[in-house]
Amino acid sequence: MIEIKNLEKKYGKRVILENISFTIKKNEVTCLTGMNGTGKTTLMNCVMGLVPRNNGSVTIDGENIQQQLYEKISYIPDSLTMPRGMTIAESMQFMATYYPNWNTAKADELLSFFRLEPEMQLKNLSKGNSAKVNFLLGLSLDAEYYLMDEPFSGIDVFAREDILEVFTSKFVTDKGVLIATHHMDEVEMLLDRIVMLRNGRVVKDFYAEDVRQNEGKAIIDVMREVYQP
Ligand SMILES: Nc1ncnc2c1ncn2[C@@H]1O[C@H](COP(=O)(O)OP(=O)(O)OP(=O)(O)O)[C@@H](O)[C@H]1O
Repeated sequence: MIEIKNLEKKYGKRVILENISFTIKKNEVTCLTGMNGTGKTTLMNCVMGLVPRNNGSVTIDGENIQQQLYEKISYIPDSLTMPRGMTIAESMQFMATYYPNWNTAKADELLSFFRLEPEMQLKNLSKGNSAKVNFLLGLSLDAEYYLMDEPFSGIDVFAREDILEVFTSKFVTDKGVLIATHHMDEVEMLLDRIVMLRNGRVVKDFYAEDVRQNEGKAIIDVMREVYQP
């Protein structure tokens, strides 16, 4: 379990995240949601150590997160970060060279799962295929947790369907998944748990099934209550 406790992040004097606490558990898909600019990406970057936090702790299975433990997490950013002159095969080779936990067999399986050709050049990919390659590169790292930033932004419905299939496949079995998005409609059916951010704070943290069963509400209804009171 990844545990985030009392995390605080400021840019200059501006407080972006305040007293953030929640957990990311194995075998669960958790959604971190909130309107644009509420701090979702900043929070993921703080968890990954890509930007320093001002306060609070991040632990994995009780241990403070540090260099080696980062191997347990794969961060899938909102777009491909590989040089555009590469082919898909070269980007995979790059990852294999750079990351000891790269899983070649899994990468090859994902390549055919997404019906991608290894010789395709990244600069010529459609947005949907680019998102699939981004997914392929992140998911092919053998990790215990996958953190994904806006995995479906700007892609068409068919590419989205292909990527959604990953979430019900063996590729994420037993893993802890965190999806940051403000497009709740695109991921609602996948989610076990929802953490809602507003003005840099966690305002709700609940299981989807609980609100459906106990309150007879859809997640979008809860979002309306929180974000359009
Ligand atoms: N490097 C930075 N320096 C100063 N302010 C920043 C920096 N990065 C982000 N911010 C500010 O922090 C706030 C949170 O940004 P962040 O990108 O984390 O939000 P988000 O919830 O991911 O937004 P979106 O849904 O639009 O991607 C914004 O007001 C943004 O302007």
